[in-house]
Amino acid sequence: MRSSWADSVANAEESAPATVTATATAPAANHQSGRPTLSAYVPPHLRGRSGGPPSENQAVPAAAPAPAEVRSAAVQPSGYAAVVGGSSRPSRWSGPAGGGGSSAIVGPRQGGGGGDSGRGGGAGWNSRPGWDRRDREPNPFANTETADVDFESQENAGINFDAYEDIPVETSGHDVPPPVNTFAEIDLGDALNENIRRCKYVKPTPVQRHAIPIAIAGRDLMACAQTGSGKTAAFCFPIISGILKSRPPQRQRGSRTACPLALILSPTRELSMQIHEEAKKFSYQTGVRVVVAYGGAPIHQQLRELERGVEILVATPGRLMDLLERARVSLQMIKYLALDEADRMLDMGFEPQIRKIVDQMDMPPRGVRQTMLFSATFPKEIQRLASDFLADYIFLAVGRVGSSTDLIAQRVEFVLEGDKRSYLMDLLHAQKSNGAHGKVLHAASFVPFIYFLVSFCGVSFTTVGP
Ligand SMILES: Nc1ncnc2c1ncn2[C@@H]1O[C@H](COP(=O)(O)OP(=O)(O)OP(=O)(O)O)[C@@H](O)[C@H]1O
Repeated sequence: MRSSWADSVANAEESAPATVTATATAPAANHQSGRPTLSAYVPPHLRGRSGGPPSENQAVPAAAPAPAEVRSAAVQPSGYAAVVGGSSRPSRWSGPAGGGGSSAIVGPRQGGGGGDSGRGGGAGWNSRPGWDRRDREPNPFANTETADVDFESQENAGINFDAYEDIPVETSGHDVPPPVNTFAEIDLGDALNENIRRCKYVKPTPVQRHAIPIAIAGRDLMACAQTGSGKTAAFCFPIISGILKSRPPQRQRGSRTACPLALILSPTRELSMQIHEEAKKFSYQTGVRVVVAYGGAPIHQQLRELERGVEILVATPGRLMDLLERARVSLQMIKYLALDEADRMLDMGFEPQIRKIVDQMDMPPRGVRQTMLFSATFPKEIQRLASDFLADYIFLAVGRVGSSTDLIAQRVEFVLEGDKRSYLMDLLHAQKSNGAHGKVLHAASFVPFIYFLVSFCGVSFTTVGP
């Protein structure tokens, strides 16, 4: 399970250590290349078990600017601020996702998990004529779902909603659809509602409360929200629901050119795999097939997956360009385009590919397709992208500039000079035994000293601020 933004607040409050200004943050920034490393081979009998892709440390993006600041055209740096978090759960950037990453490369058939759970499928395409039942879908909830589970009494612990109380949300644009307080208020369809229940999402996060009604209304969206705020569901739910509500297209099995209805672009292999894992849960037993394609993995397996049909394609820009140039993917049927972590994609130098994919291939133009752009920050380049890719869009900002500092719990404790070393050693060992690997301690006055200590303890460490 990934740690989330609000989760970090709660955990920080509970577990901020004493003596130093201590912050357990996401791991240090890792500037990934667009060509991640090859995934480890997983023998067939182990596929589908939990243990996702190899982790790569990654810092958490900074908070988004408020619209007012955006309008003043202030260029926000797209650096990644540290966010405190005492949780031992790995973040999207720091550890494996549930559900087995390597199966993401080869798709559902290898996902394991025991196939159909036997639970209802709602009104998905599974129940419609034309859905090929040979295409049996592994149960993405297999690791969490048991026959005896009382879903109603369970809640996804991924997000602590109490921490959301004071988070400012701003929208701008005309005719902004009102936010919702529950998923039930939105007409997402039975099949998707069933999967939301299986995910144990009891209520929407702030970005979901606002973004889902906007997207369901068919509006383009520019959303600034922090990592871990529930963005994946915010763009996946409207896409899946929209696909289900429209007439099911004739899926051409075995066609050399795949024609997805939705494209989700993300900067890295890890993010793509995690979106894929989440999207498979949301679309389980709906007949909506999600395929992922990213660089650094054999293209042939991905081609085979595409040939089996795809409604939602999750892809990194480089691999997608490759597939487009080989004419193995066509974007002519795209109705939904979502760009996740757009600022990271630009930081990683993907702007030319993104512009080519969106503007120079066969994708329907803005206004015809529906476009959702998600970014943690809103610098000039993102503003330009938004004005080029979006039509009559609504701007949504969840959180505000500098809000990441609100997530850092600070506690000062006076310790005798002679006790500092042992106190810090205790602190570091406590963190390590709690499984808080990859977390960061900050203590301006102790930095060189901590450096020395962590080299003993093997706890990863970075400094925050000057
Ligand atoms: N409404 C919800 N209720 C409970 N948990 C949720 C809800 N929405 C999302 N989550 C959980 O919160 C965690 C973070 O969500 P998600 O990964 O979608 O955030 P994100 O903003 O996309 O993060 P990132 O920036 O890393 O892409 C996940 O474990 C997810 O399952």
